[in-house]
Amino acid sequence: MAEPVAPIMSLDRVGKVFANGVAALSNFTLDVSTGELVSLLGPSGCGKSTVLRLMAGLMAPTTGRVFWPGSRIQDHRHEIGFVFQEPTLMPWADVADNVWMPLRLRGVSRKKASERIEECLSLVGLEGFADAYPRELSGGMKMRVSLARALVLKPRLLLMDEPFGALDEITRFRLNDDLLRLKRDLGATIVFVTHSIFESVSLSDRVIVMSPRPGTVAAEIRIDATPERGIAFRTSQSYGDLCRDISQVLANVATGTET
Ligand SMILES: Nc1ncnc2c1ncn2[C@@H]1O[C@H](COP(=O)(O)OP(=O)(O)OP(=O)(O)O)[C@@H](O)[C@H]1O
Repeated sequence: MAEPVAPIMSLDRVGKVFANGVAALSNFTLDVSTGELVSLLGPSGCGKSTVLRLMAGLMAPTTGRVFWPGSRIQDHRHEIGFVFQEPTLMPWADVADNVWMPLRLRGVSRKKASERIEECLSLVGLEGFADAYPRELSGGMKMRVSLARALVLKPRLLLMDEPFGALDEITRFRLNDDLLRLKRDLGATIVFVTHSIFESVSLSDRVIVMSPRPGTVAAEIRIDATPERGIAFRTSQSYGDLCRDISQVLANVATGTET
């Protein structure tokens, strides 16, 4: 039997009520293990982004605890990379300077950072684009720059909030495959928000289906597939079955049926 992997981060019975009275999350419990990709799937407004922002330490829970088991330090923000739906690049800076930004904020000179910048651009398949400006890049390439920027500090945890939602299907599949390769090569731990059942099954070790707001964990589906995934997995019977099952779970969650 496989050894159980220690969680890198835990949310224990987390509730979040915003100042305006909106209850976004209730009793949300989740452990994220080192090296796994967990995706959050659920109806619009169920609190998926709120979970990521709590994990990133960008805000505090109203009730419950967000913590890194086995770690004594309180502030883990420097160990987290965040990728948003919008690439949020600085339009006046070239690709290399955009990727440099998190290192620059930590006082690392451009010269010292150059090797790491090159490394990250190569990880995301953008060798040779260091001098390009965001306006010269396609949507998929901009997202690759955003991913390189999130990787530049070697984060222990990568949080991705619907990063490929605005891209066309072909680009999206390509980026899905590249993300799987990065996960394998770097052993990255990733929490991924998506609206796409297909994408969640393609990428995840576990899919967490959330209930409507206030969001909680309504169901957890383990995706057992070889690490390579790719087209062979996406055209397999088991892939189709998993997508159908998760669709059903989502439909049940939306209507309040027990799953
Ligand atoms: N800062 C805030 N102040 C008040 N309400 C907020 C705030 N941020 C989010 N909300 C509300 O909390 C709920 C959960 O929002 P959140 O963005 O986490 O959901 P989501 O599942 O990511 O949504 P979507 O799928 O539409 O992106 C929503 O009703 C949202 O309007």
